[in-house]
Amino acid sequence: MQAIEADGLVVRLGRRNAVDRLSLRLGRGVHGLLGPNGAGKTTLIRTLATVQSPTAGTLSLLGTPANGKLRPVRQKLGYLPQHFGHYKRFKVREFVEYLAWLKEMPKKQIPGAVKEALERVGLSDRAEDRMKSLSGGMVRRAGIAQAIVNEPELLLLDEPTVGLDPAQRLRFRELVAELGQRACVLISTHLVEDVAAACTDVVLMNEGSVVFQGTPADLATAGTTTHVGDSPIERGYSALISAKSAGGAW
Ligand SMILES: Nc1ncnc2c1ncn2[C@@H]1O[C@H](COP(=O)(O)OP(=O)(O)OP(=O)(O)O)[C@@H](O)[C@H]1O
Repeated sequence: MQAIEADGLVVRLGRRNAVDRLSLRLGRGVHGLLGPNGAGKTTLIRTLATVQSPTAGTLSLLGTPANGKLRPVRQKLGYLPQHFGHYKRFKVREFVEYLAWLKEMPKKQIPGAVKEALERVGLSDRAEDRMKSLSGGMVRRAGIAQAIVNEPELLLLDEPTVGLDPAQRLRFRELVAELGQRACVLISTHLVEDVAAACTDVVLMNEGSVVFQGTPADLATAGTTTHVGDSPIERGYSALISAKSAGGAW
């Protein structure tokens, strides 16, 4: 059993299939999700986070069908949305505690788990500060803390490194490498360097489906010097997306 098993998955939003007959299998490890604007990355992650229902196809998460009983799956999930709301008056500790409670963690485990999650994202010294007093990068780190507080088996991170400074991005890469040893971690990003440095595997999406899955090194070999990009992996990305987006137009 893989953590994520999708076959012919369709997610319709309005008049579009944001996810369009997508098939994907992912197990333990750190997987990077790349693709141009509008490729369907956020919609896929929302669907895997059980926030959005599939329209057609089959999806199984941690061995449970996505149209089955989701409560046990949600307890083992960690999800950092691209934009996440929080009560600004919550202290950082309270924010992470609240999410741990929503995930139905045993009450006794919550204080220790919150302390550890805040340590892992380097926010222990801000635990008693209010969310509204944090910088943008710190809010994102608090978001990562709530995503990992329950030691998830499936961790979904939508653009987690936006707003992180270079030192924090390095720390983030170490953290996901640790987490990927026992969990399936899927990270959506536009930062190709993050994928090259942090991910064991790359999934490239375009127009709602997977156009490539392989190692960062495999992706790099898909490009040539004629393709757009500052690094081999960026040129590989451009080569695979090229027909639609490498024409130079927006
Ligand atoms: N609520 C919605 N209603 C209708 N269409 C939507 C909705 N949300 C997204 N879409 C459409 O679904 C497609 C996929 O969008 P999605 O946000 O999943 O892409 P993305 O790969 O995450 O893009 P980005 O890199 O810009 O964040 C786009 O065509 C988008 O316009």
